[in-house]
Amino acid sequence: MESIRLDQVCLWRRTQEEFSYDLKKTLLSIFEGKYRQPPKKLVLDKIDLVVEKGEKIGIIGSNGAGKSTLLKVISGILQPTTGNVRVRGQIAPLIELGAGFDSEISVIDNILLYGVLLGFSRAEMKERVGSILEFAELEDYRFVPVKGLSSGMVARLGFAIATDIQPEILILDEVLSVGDESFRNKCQKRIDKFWDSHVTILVVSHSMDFIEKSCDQAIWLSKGSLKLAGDSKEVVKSYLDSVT
Ligand SMILES: Nc1ncnc2c1ncn2[C@@H]1O[C@H](COP(=O)(O)OP(=O)(O)OP(=O)(O)O)[C@@H](O)[C@H]1O
Repeated sequence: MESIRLDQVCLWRRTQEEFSYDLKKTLLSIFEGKYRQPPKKLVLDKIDLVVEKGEKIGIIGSNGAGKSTLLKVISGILQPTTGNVRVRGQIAPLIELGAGFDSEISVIDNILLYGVLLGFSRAEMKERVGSILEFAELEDYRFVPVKGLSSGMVARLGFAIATDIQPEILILDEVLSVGDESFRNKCQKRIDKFWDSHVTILVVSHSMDFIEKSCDQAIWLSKGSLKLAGDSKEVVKSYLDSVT
């Protein structure tokens, strides 16, 4: 059964998007008739991809190739400019952990809010608050606003919420670097359990060793295009041949 399908997905991004936007300067330049549209870059170029349920897919490619962007499009964090993305099943995007939190409100309220963002009902989330706090080791912080947590604690909370129920699709960006050593081991164990099950997994990594060992299939992205897809060992070999 199909888990993820991308048809001709393209994404253009403004190259200045990551820099702070200066409203005053922009308005002034419009007023003076000097305004120019910021340049845009094609970050994903006509991506076709079908992932079957339970497949473990590694995504490889050089810096800036579009790997993280592809994961964000599949997770619904970014909308493609053109093309279609279809995802079937509960998805746990373990990327930008905690990016959806409201720092002014309490840990408990954020658990409810974030869970709803991930597609769970409020009632369902209320039942899960206890196990999430326990896994994140944040029981003593339940009424503290998220701005009072350390960045590691925020990531722990994001991970605990996204993985509290076994997802059907797991999206991982690079080897997980959540929290301290002992928490990382705990996360790794939870992920290993998903790996042995029927969960569909998409993982970005620069470790070819890991991709070969852990993924059945791999896709190689190059400058936003899908260069090669297939058996992970073969894709890794072609990629390594091209860079050495
Ligand atoms: N917020 C953003 N706004 C505009 N362009 C962006 C933004 N984030 C990334 N890009 C651009 O999108 C392209 C793809 O970036 P992406 O982060 O997906 O690459 P990557 O393959 O994951 O790279 P890496 O291996 O370095 O993590 C790059 O050219 C990058 O400059």
